[in-house]
Amino acid sequence: MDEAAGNGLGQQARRSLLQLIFVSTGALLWGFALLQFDNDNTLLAWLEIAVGSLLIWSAWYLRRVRWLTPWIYAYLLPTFCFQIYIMLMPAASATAFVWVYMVPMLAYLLLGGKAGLLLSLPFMLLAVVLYITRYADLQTAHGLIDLGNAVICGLMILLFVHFYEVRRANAQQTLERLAETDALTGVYNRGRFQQLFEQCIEQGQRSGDGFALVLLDVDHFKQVNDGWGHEVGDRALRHLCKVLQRRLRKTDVIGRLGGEEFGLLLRSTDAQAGEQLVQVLCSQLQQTPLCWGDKQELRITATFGVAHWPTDALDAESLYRRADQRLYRGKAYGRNRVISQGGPLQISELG
Ligand SMILES: Nc1nc2c(ncn2[C@@H]2O[C@H](COP(=O)(O)OP(=O)(O)OP(=O)(O)O)[C@@H](O)[C@H]2O)c(=O)[nH]1
Repeated sequence: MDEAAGNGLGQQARRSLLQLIFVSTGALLWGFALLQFDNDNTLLAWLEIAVGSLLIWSAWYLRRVRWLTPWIYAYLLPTFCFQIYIMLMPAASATAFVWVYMVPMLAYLLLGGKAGLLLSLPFMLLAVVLYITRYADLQTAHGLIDLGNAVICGLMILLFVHFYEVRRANAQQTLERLAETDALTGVYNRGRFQQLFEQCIEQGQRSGDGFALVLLDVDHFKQVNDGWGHEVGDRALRHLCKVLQRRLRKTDVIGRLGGEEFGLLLRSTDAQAGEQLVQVLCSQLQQTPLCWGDKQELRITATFGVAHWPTDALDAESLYRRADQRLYRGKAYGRNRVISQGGPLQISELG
């Protein structure tokens, strides 16, 4: 699973950004270390060199890190605390406050909307309190304007970054959904189905959990289109998906493989239970007509080929071929039926 789902940028973009941030912070600390040597702050200078070097080494190491979130927090929390500490230092300049504007930007970019907001808010509020207690002159108009500039600018940055991130995350989710679903029926498209099929095999290899691959094809669909028109044909395909989805579990998968052909992945199922479920699907489809308009009614049926992992085949290609053979044998036997492991076609398949 992608760790970055809903967490700001995608995983690869977050990795590159984090590397860039580590390198630039490391270089900045080296630069400050030189100034500290110049100021005879030798201890602080060596500390900055050590932290800077650690950050640059971490940027290189991040290439192979799988879970970025702990690294992000390990960077953001000390950095934000350090920014607050700088503001507290007696000799600090009032301009040290501007570093607080980096807080929402870094937090939202690296953590996404919700976590970004939760992390930014306390640091920004603390910075405002510190600014008021240390620098603000609430007695004069000039002081109030300074305070207004500092606070309003921070609030606007937080608002814009939040608004942008929420819109960006929604747009990304929509794009991801469009990229993996079939526009007509709303079920997974062929590419996504294939990925999920391969994942089922990988999971099965790890856990030993069996699953059924089902290929189904609507019977005489050309006649539906020719007799009722393509619009009704399209409705019939959507109707078929609804009927199947009504009976399937949340963990099962349905995908449109093309035209009037669909695939199902029935997870955590043995061969017998898989076949029984598909028998139920087949008869429910037959018994549930598509109804529309003024008592218009259309019954469709489909032929199902079922192959079970691991009993029928171990690799994706052979399992798919086995289900496909069964589907087309079902068509040859007269359609509207389920052909599986124990079915009448076993002898011819083996032969
Ligand atoms: N309405 C509609 N029709 C489609 C769509 N995709 C494919 N078709 C039609 O599905 C029909 C498939 O016809 P065939 O491959 O001959 O199969 P069939 O008539 O279902 O016959 P059997 O599969 O042998 O039972 C063709 O008429 C295609 O135009 C679609 O998205 N919408």
